[in-house]
Amino acid sequence: MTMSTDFNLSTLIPGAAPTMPAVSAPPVMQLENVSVFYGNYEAVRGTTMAIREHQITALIGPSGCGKSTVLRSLNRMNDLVNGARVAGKVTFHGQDLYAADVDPIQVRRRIGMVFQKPNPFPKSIYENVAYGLKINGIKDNMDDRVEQALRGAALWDEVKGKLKSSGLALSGGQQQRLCIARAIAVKPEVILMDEPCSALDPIATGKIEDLMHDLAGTYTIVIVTHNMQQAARVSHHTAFFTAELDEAGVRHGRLVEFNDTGRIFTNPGDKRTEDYITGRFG
Ligand SMILES: Nc1ncnc2c1ncn2[C@@H]1O[C@H](COP(=O)(O)OP(=O)(O)OP(=O)(O)O)[C@@H](O)[C@H]1O
Repeated sequence: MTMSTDFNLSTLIPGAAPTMPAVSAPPVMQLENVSVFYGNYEAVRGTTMAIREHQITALIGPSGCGKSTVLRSLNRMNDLVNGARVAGKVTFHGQDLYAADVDPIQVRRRIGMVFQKPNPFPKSIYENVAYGLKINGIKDNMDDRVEQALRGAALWDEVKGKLKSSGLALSGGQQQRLCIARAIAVKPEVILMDEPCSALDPIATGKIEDLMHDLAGTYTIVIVTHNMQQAARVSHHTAFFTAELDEAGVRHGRLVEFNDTGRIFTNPGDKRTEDYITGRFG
């Protein structure tokens, strides 16, 4: 697939000039006709898209369109939700993530997750990062690994003198960077972020966005965000979902458009995308 590197910055919404031109990169993950059910309810229908290596992909759309549901299907997090079922195919390096011989624990080590609300364990800063390593059987060079993860999450300088203090004593933004450090300590390939800034103030949000830019050199990132300016600022590719009623009046999430972020925010191919990002809908 060709990736555009040139787009018109007169965006459809103020403050949302895309800053991350998409470049050609191989897909790490593919969703092929993926539908997710909760019991009999089909929450998201027929999603087909690719997640490209070392790029940031944003999932946007109105509340309830299935962004978090799709995100959770990418590392089998939906397995932990009672009654949830994934149909279609999700592949990771071409391998079916839902094949019988695939260990979901290993999947979640290689495809990590950061949640909306920072959720450090009630343990020290050091232990928060070391914990994930230990449960993955890694015991050597612990100090070094913890330091590297905290540096990678742009938190080291702020916490290096108080590694034994509780992770819960940090500010919200620091807690979220601690959670990112915890995620990257086990060296995943992909990091899924479910509205990682929605509980943070603009300064803390800016730090996480800068960090995402830095991390994209090493990791593949998929982010769910309600904030369209944020999607435009941080992502290379954007998937716009919406929720539509079927003939029986049941609402299902659907992928409307998936493209380079520059294209989505300057020249979307579908009127529903344009209506959403210009605020006429949603
Ligand atoms: N655990 C669950 N059990 C049953 N239905 C669920 C569950 N989680 C989500 N749903 C339903 O699936 C649909 C999609 O929800 P999801 O949370 O993925 O949407 P979203 O786009 O991420 O929404 P928001 O932006 O409000 O977080 C909604 O109708 C929601 O009510």
